[in-house]
Parts: sequence; structure tokens; C-alpha cells
Amino acid sequence: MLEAINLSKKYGGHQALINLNLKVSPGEVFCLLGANGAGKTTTINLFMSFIQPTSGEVRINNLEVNTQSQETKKHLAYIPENLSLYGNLTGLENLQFFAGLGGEKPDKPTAELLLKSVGLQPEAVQKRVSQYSKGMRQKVGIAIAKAKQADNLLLDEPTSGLDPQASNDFARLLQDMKQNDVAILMATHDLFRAKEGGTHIGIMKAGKLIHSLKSEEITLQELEHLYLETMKAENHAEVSY
Ligand SMILES: Nc1ncnc2c1ncn2[C@@H]1O[C@H](COP(=O)(O)OP(=O)(O)OP(=O)(O)O)[C@@H](O)[C@H]1O
Repeated sequence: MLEAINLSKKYGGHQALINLNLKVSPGEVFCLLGANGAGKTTTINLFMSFIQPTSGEVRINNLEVNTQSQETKKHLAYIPENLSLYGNLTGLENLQFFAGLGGEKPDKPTAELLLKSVGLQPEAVQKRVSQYSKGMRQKVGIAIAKAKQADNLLLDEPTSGLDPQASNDFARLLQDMKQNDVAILMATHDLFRAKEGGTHIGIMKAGKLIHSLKSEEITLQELEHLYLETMKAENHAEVSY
């Protein structure tokens, strides 16, 4: 379970995140939407403890991230927008290396099975990652997350730049993880994927979570309308849905 409690972050005089409260339970996919600079990456970075909050708390499986950082990392997998893999290693070698860093180095047959389970073509498994497309790299990222067997997953714009087929493949893999009771928090600009794949949707603006709703409560068209109205509105009391 992922939880932010009255979470705020200031960079110098700039308030990047203001009093964020959110909770992602096992089997939920919470999609954070918002314009550039809204505070999505700041939120993800706070969960990863890449940065420290100015005030408030981040909890992972009820453990406070700043005081129990090593313990919380065991329960957390992370896929950034541009996954850093070693280009001169194969997909299989990258998977073994990065999963090994988390203490769960899979043997070769297990690593092959994991890569197959995320839909990496068999002929690609032994190819150097420098020859992979972005979609193939993101599949390796999912395989690394699966190898870790973490019950919480953070994703920062994982499908940006993927073609529709690769984006669809990726969305399906997330659904598999959701079925396995992983709690997923994803920053995205993709309203369609948020509506289709998310169980919950948050709309952020200027560091604030303005709306938080269940995706079943809204159609894609209504979501787009709400998003655009939220971006336009000066006074959020005027935003209605
Ligand atoms: N290291 C930093 N130092 C100073 N300001 C920062 C830093 N990182 C982010 N910010 C500011 O904090 C605010 C939130 O940025 P953040 O990266 O969280 O936005 P975002 O919603 O992820 O945007 P994008 O969609 O472009 O990724 C922005 O105003 C940004 O300029």
C-alpha cells in the first residue's frame, strides 16, 4: 500500500507539492494526471525517497519512508520514463543484473521465463539492449519489477513515446500486476490509458491534487472535459463535474 499524508515539498521558495493526501491499496492503479510542472514527478520522487519532504509523510506498506528507507525499498519497484539499462548487455543480462541488485538474481531459465512473460520476442532476449526499441526496454523494466516481486510499483510516464501497440502491451502487463494485487501509482499524460487502465485518477495542478475520483465514475469524454476545465480554471472552487 502506498500512502501520502499531508505531503508537501518546497524547492527553495517554490512550493512544488502542497498538502497531498492519497492512498493506493493492493490491486489499485492510481493515475496522476496534470500539466508539466504540476508535481507528478515530485510525488513519485518522494515515494522513492530520491528527495525529502518539506513536511508530511510517505508510507509504504505502513512503513514511513524517511525513517525506514531500506525496508521500504524492498517493497517497491520503479520504472522511470527512460529506463537506464546497460546497452552493451543483453536483455537477459540486464534483468539478471538489476534484479540481482535487489537481492533476487534470477537464474537463466527463470530470467528467460520472465522476459517471455512480458512479451519480449525470444530472439531479442540474447540481443544487446542498445538494439532495443523503447517498448522493448520498458518490457525489460517490467520484468525487473516482476523479478523483485514487490507489492508496490511506481511509474513515471512509462508509455510516453511508445507506439499504440507497445503502449497497449505495456498497459496489459500493468493489468497483470494489478490482478496480482500490486499497488500501482503512475504519473502519465495519457488520459485514455488512465481511464482504461486506472482504477483511480488524480488531476494535479500547481502542486495540488485538485480532483481524485474512481475511473468507473467518469467517461473518457467527461475526464477530458474535467481535465481541460481544471487546467483553465483560476479558482478551483469554480471547477465542477
Ligand atoms: N530539483 C528541483 N529544483 C527546483 N525546482 C524543481 C526541481 N524539481 C522540480 N521542480 C519544480 O517543481 C515543480 C513540479 O515539478 P515536477 O517535475 O514534479 O512536475 P511534473 O508534474 O512531473 O511535470 P512533467 O509533466 O513535466 O514531468 C515544477 O515547477 C518544477 O519546476
